[in-house]
Amino acid sequence: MTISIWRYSHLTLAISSSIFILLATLTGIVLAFEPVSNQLKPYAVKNADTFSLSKTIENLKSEYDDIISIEMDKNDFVIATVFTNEGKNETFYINPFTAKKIGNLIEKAPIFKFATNLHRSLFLKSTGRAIIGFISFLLLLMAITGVLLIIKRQGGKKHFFSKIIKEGSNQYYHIIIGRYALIPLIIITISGVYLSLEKFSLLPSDKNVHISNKEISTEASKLNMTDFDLFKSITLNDIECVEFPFSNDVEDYFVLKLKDKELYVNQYNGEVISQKKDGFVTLASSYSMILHTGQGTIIWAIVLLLTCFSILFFMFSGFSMTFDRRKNRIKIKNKFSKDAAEYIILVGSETGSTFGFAKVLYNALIAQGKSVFVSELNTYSSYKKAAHLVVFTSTYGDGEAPANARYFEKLVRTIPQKNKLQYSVVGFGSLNYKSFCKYAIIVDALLQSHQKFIPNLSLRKINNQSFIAFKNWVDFWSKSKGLNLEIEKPEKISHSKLFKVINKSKINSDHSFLIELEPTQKTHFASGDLLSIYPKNTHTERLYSIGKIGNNVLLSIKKHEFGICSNYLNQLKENDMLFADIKQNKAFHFPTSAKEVVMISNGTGIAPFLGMINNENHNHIKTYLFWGGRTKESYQMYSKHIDKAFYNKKLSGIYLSFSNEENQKKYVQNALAENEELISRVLKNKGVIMICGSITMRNGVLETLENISSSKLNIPLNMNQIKTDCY
Ligand SMILES: Cc1cc2nc3c(=O)[nH]c(=O)nc-3n(C[C@H](O)[C@H](O)[C@H](O)COP(=O)(O)O)c2cc1C
Repeated sequence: MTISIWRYSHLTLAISSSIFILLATLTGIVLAFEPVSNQLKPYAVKNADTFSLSKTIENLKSEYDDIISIEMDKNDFVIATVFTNEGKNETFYINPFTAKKIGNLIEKAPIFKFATNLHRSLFLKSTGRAIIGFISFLLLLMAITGVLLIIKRQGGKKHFFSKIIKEGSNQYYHIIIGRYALIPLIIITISGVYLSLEKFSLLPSDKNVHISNKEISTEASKLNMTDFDLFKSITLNDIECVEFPFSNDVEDYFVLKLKDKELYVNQYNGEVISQKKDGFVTLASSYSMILHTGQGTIIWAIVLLLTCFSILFFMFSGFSMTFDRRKNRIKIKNKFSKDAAEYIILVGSETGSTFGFAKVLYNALIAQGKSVFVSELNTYSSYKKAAHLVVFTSTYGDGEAPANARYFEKLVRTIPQKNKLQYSVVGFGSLNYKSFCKYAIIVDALLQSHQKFIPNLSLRKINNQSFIAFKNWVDFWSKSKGLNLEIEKPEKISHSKLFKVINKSKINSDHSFLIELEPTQKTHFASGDLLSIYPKNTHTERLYSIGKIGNNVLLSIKKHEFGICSNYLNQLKENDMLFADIKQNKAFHFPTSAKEVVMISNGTGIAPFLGMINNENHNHIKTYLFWGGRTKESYQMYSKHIDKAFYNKKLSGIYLSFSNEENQKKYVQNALAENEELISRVLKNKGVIMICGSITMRNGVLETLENISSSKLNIPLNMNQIKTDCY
């Protein structure tokens, strides 16, 4: 069963019951304070629970005219109902050691009365009780589907408690809190359902009956009740209630309600006349009440209170996630039918974002007058005129197919294809998962083994929906098809912000330059975010990794001979203005809690790190920078920022590698291998390694890190410690 089935069940249950759950939870929060406030009242007497019943009776007898009942309530307060010496019938809390009254019975506060009525029956009597019972059941089902959802997304039962990969705060805390709140939530819902069934007499009745021990002795000799062995041996902790006989008639007896049974006791000699053990149904009712209300235990009442708060958070975060998912869903209206199109784009997506990339390619092809058809992998079919197939697919669970691609493999094997199609597969995944883009790998292998599909470009894996990496692939792909595709600006980007050029360096021997831009309005961003630029008169977006210097944006740009954007930026002068937009890239922000950080980059990939070491390393986390360039001269441009960080003790080491210096040719990978002690220590101490620059460099670096981890630490590289932003 796939993740989406559980998600839909979970969501449907949530939507269908949300209003009632909200009411029950809010009133539950109020009611959780009742046992807490009761327990805080000063009627508990130290060690009263170990005091014998016999002594309690003796004390009461000396203080009052007659005793009607003694009760130990859920808060462990002792309640006595007596006739006072003035002949009044009164009920109050007593101190059993002195039998003195210590307070009047607590009256339920109006707020608790109101909340109880709303919580139990919505002020709708039996109908309301039935609704609430049913909602409790739905909440139980939600907890169960939630567990199944976590198991699925974590890739199996044994990973239930493994580290959760943070895709967003709502999703992350929904799962983290869900794991903590699970047990209390199940207890609350089961006990709630049980109490409702009890109210509607839908539970089997207790079969246990009173079993009489002996005939009632009518012998005249009468013992004093305080001398009864039974009363001497029973403590207040054992009893729930003792009812005294109404008359002196020997047939009238004491009724002792204990924790697990009821006894009738002869009022003349203290013998047990008959007893009834509580059956399962009675015990379960009593425990359900305690567990559902938290009566008598502050700690459990607080657990219930926190669980209610977590339900509120589940509602908020759950609906926010659904809302975001829907927002991401992109509809593509096909201009051509599947049999009329030359280009087929098939998409595998769980939460919709991959469709955004498909739409960008679709629009670019349509703009060039091509016939294109886009659909989901699950709708794979035969295509009469198609010559090119592009598959964009994400990966879910533990390397599984996304929801709309489940049947693709089967369809490819069963549906005959008339034409031969050139195909390319692009995987959208995340390096945080150990099966990076695994489903794309499966699809690529499947198509490779199929006679009707001819490979065009090799599989491309894209991490974290990197638009730069995607753009890069589109350039390759369009060249391979003899096209010159212009990727149109994605719909969601608005180019509303104006930036002023503050500084621009000269071009260095690597054909790179630094440019510093000042936002003209208040703008929130961090190093590692991306600046999206559309050069004048083009629809082509360029994304650059930002280094934040003060409140300014620092970019490191490589000027390409025919690069539209790099040439556009290069011709800008101080005080020139340009429109651009900031795209958050939280996955590549400087870690705030790591012990040590290693930054690895080549070429212009250094830009975000220049910002991080100066602007974001507030806690002086030990940070080491590895950088690879062509020559020593290429480094000069960055040295000012590096020196400043060293001076402020925000950088602990720099390791430079030059690929074009005579006699000392070196790449960043070599520098990493030379410093394997440092790297293995950082990996071992749960440090973070950040990589920014070219994909070729990233691949080489990951291979070196993998080698260091397995040779020095005897464990595979933990991808959760790696953050990348490569293109
Ligand atoms: C629960 C979950 C499991 C994931 N599992 C993997 C995985 O095993 N391998 C991978 O490369 N990416 C994995 N990802 C990342 C997604 O594939 C990636 O974010 C993708 O861009 C989402 O595209 P979509 O919104 O079109 O589904 C997972 C994401 C989530 C939320």
